[in-house]
Amino acid sequence: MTARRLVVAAAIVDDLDRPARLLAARRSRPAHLAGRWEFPGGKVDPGEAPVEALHRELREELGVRVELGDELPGPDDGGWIITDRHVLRLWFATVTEGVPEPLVEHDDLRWLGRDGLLDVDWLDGDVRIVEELQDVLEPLDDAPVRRLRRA
Ligand SMILES: Nc1nc2c([nH]c(=O)n2[C@H]2C[C@H](O)[C@@H](COP(=O)(O)OP(=O)(O)OP(=O)(O)O)O2)c(=O)[nH]1
Repeated sequence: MTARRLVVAAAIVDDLDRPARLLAARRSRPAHLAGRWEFPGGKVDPGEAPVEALHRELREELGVRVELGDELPGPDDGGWIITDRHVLRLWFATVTEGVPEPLVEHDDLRWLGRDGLLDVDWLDGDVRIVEELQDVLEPLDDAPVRRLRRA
């Protein structure tokens, strides 16, 4: 059996320490994935380190530079099987330069709070990951209050 191809992606959040919002991206291609939502990222090229590939994909797809946080380990040898041909590794990230735009591969981006995480039509393989993220995100109501207190 051929090994699954490694895909790297980012759970881009508003704040790595106290994440309350997650950035979801809607695919514009290929046709059978168009309209479905995913974590921005892509395939690791031969000879490329996974984290290097992730930074490249986020620059190309969204036009941003990011700081990476922890990886969200999955149940499949540390990754997440997302299709019969792909396994995903996912890192938390926050934008350090630029404003995310759907430059290629996507035609819409949306910041989702914990309660709205499942409001978009995620790719099938992503649903169980998003369900796990529901436990990680803080309720939206608390986030602005904390920011005011810190100011
Ligand atoms: N990027 C990404 N791909 C996902 C996710 N969930 C999921 O099932 N996939 C699938 C869709 C694709 O079949 C595959 C990743 O391919 P891709 O098209 O994003 O890779 P890429 O940017 O390197 O594109 P290409 O060079 O092959 O055109 O994994 C996800 O959350 N993010």
